[in-house]
Amino acid sequence: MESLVVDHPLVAHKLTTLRDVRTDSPTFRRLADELVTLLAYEATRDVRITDVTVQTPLAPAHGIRLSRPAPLVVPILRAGLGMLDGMMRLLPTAEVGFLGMIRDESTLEAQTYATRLPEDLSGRQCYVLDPMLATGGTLGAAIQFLFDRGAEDVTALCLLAAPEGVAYLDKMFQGSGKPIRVVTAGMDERLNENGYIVPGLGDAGDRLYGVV
Ligand SMILES: O=P(O)(O)OC[C@H]1O[C@H](OP(=O)(O)OP(=O)(O)O)[C@H](O)[C@@H]1O
Ligand SMILES: O=c1cc[nH]c(=O)[nH]1
Ligand SMILES: [Mg+2]
Repeated sequence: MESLVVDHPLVAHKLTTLRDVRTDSPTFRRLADELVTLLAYEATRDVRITDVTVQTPLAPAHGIRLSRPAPLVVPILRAGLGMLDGMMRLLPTAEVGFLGMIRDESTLEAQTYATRLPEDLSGRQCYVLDPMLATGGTLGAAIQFLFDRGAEDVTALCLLAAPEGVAYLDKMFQGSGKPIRVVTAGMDERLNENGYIVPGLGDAGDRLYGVV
């Protein structure tokens, strides 16, 4: 598995404000949206392309177009929804599938409560959106779900990741033979005893949409 921390002053600047406990929900939503667009620029570096020739007003020009079938973008509800618009801004022709998952805060086990995705993902490139890669249980289950439906490769976009989560995914998909990438704005120090990323930004879903 490949993991990439996007190293750019604009990313670091926005992430710092996102972490700040004084940042309110409207600002948090706007920053998450802007950040994912910056991450998407890196995360789509390997998007599949096809050579084409177009006619300019002067002459033929060689170029590329995104290949078909279109990539599938999969936000993990609830917090991943806060990343969808920012991703679709760069990949407007992508299709969108949904996975609803929640982590049981006492066992830290991920449970899936909703799925709305094509049955057959054979040959599809998938981009999973989830702001927090903590223990890795949620993202691991999501990636496995996509592979079970035939997905070819998976790139996950996360606002923050913990080393424990990256190690978990590494081990889980070792020898799977399928390409997996994690692209994140920051790799934090560790998880605390409650499975929260430290220093992190708190509960991403609550900060986006309110405490439930
Ligand atoms: O790596 P893990 O240890 O599995 O934790 C990360 C998951 O926890 C959060 O979701 P949460 O369960 O809070 O659901 P929500 O998005 O509805 O708030 C977060 O958005 C990730 O999906
Ligand atoms: O730090 C964390 C860990 C899991 N889920 C979150 O929203 N934040
Ligand atoms: Mg949450």
